[in-house]
Amino acid sequence: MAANTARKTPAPPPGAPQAQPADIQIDIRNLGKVYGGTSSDNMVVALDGVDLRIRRGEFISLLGPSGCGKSTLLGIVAGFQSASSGTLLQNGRPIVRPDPSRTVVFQDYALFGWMTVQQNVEFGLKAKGMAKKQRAEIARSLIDMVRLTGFEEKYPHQISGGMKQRAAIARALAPDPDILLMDEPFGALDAQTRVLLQEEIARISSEAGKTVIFVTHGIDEAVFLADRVVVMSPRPGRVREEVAVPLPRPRTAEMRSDPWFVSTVNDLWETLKPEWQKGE
Ligand SMILES: Nc1ncnc2c1ncn2[C@@H]1O[C@H](COP(=O)(O)OP(=O)(O)OP(=O)(O)O)[C@@H](O)[C@H]1O
Repeated sequence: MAANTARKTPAPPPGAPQAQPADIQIDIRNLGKVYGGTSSDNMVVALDGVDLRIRRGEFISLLGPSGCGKSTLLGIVAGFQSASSGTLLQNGRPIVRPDPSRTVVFQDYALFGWMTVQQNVEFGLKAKGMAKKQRAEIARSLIDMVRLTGFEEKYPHQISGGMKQRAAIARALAPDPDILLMDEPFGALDAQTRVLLQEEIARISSEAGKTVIFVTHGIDEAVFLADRVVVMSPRPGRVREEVAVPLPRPRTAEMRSDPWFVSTVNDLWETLKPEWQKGE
C-alpha cells in the first residue's frame, strides 16, 4: 500500500486525551520562505504553506529530498532567518530572533578549535555570566551524559568525528534549552558511528526531556528516533505526510527489525525514491 495513504497519524480513539493548545510548544502556520530577488526569474520559493504543530517534549524527524527546505525551516525556527509569510510561535509568542531556549547542532560540529571539550561545553554558560564552579559542574555532568568523561581536556582535533558530535550535543544542551534543533547532525559520520549516536541521542533526548526537531536524509534514522516523522514535499517544501511512530521508549537496536519499523521504512522509501532519483 502506498505510504502516503497507509499511515497518516490515526485519529485518537473517542475519549483519549488530545493535544491541547497548552501542549503545543511550536506552532507553524502557513509558513512561506522566498529567497532572492524581485523577479520570478531569480526568486527561490523554498517553503510554501508549511503547517506543523509540535508538542512539548516531542521528537520530530524532518525528512525530505535534498533542497525541499528542511534546513531553511530549521533556521527559521532557530530564529536565524525570518519567514516571508505565515506565523511561527513558540509557547504562543512569535519567534523573531535566536534565543537560548532553542539551540542548534549542525552537521559540521561547529566546535571552537582553540577550546577544549570542557571549555566548548561551558562556552554558552560563561557567556551568560554563570560562575566558574557552577558551569564546570554542569559541563561535567553533560560530558558524562554524552559519554565523554576522560576527554574533557582534549581539543577538537584530538578526538574522533563521533566524539566531536557528542561534544557539540553537550554544548547545545548546556544552556538547558527547551528545544534542540539538529541539522543532519550525523551526516558526516561513518555508518557505525552514526548508528551508535542515534541510540545515544534517543536516550539523551528522553533523559533530558527536550523537544527535538531532527533534520535528516536517512529514512531509518528518522523513524528510529522520532515520535513523529514529518515528510516534506520537494521544493517548494510543505508538509506532505506525517507518520506517528508507535515504538516504545527507550528505543533499542532490536526495534530496527520490528515488522512495523521495517515496513514503514520500506513504504517511505517507495514514496520518496522517485524524488531522490530526480535530485541525484
Ligand atoms: N540563502 C539562500 N539564498 C537562495 N536560495 C537558498 C538559500 N538557502 C537555501 N536556498 C535554496 O532554498 C531551497 C531549500 O534549501 P534548504 O537548504 O533549506 O533545503 P534542504 O532540504 O535542507 O536541502 P539539503 O537536504 O540538501 O540540505 C534550495 O533550493 C536552496 O538552493
